[in-house]
Amino acid sequence: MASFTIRTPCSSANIGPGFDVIGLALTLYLEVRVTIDSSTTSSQQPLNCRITYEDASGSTEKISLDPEVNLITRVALYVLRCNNQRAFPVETHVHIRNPIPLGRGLGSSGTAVVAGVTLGNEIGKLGLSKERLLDYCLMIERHPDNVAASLFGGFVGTYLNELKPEDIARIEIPLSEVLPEPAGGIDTGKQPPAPPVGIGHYRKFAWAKEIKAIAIIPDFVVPTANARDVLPKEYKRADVVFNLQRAALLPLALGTSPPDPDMIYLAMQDKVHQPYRQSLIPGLTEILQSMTPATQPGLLGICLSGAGPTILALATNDFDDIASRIIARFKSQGISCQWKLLEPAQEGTLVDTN
Ligand SMILES: Nc1ncnc2c1ncn2[C@@H]1O[C@H](COP(=O)(O)OP(=O)(O)OP(=O)(O)O)[C@@H](O)[C@H]1O
Ligand SMILES: N[C@@H](CCO)C(=O)O
Repeated sequence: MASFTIRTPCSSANIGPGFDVIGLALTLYLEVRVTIDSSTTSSQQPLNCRITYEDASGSTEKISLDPEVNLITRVALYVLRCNNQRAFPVETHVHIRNPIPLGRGLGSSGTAVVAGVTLGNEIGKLGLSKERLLDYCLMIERHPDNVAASLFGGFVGTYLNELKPEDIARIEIPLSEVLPEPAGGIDTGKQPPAPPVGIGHYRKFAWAKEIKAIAIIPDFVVPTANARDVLPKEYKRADVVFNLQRAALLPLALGTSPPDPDMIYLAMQDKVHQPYRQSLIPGLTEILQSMTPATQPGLLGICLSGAGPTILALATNDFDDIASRIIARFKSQGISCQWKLLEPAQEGTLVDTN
């Protein structure tokens, strides 16, 4: 019997001005425990895969246990089929333990995609490098900030290469062809398009050891697709320059020890996504403006985590106080929250052979 566990950290994207560019892996881990027991007689599971799911996040959304529908196994199948393998090995059991709240801005989908490509790589014994796995992730989640952080760990800046014309044609293939909708469990035998090589890249930035991340997680979902739909197609030059100035400062500000609260607070301001997302998150602007390092001891900076609704506050101390003040603001809007004190997850996705 073979078994292994994939451990993938969640992530917070953007960190203020770095929309679709900057990501931070955090110490809340999706675990995928896999056992393959080919010695038992086949129980004829669809695609040889039995899924069990353990929610440790408090989310109420039902996660599919069908291997062609569940995001993690569907992504693994995509990787396997690109590499001429049609199904999981006989008698594969995939147990998913998920403490990451779904649709809250902590990169649950990016984490699931990273775990899925890693699952495909392990189960198919493909030996693909993490850099190549990033290409696969980017065929599914088109912005690199969450997936690069969850795959490689730490505080990262990401970028996409300009593709050659033939590769643009390949990457613009509709998502439905990359992850074909299950057709009544019938495997058509069609090979999905493999990703072009070297789509996305990342660099790790330093992180000052004093800085911790407080995630205040409201009790409602904002699907990322909706939070992207409210963004404008075009921006004012002044707003773009505002963000570029701050994004250029942010890695230095968060990598300098001891941290300079005023520099960090300034470097976390944004005019590209947060102002537009307030229509989906009651009280967002007031919450982001409700405290500064001058008015709140321990606070360094505050932003929307990913597409929201989670608020990320970076701080060195007084974590309870900071969380309580933000939770009180949400409460005045009739919204309850949980909160977690997290740190950067420096190692990224790991596979342990049990
Ligand atoms: N562990 C998982 N197993 C299966 N599906 C998952 C898992 N985690 C997330 N998903 C899918 O991803 C969806 C959430 O994705 P969405 O992009 O809307 O939010 P998010 O990734 O949590 O937030 P953000 O991208 O802003 O950080 C869920 O509704 C679910 O369908
Ligand atoms: N950069 C993406 C992250 C989504 O998790 C966004 O803000 O839409």
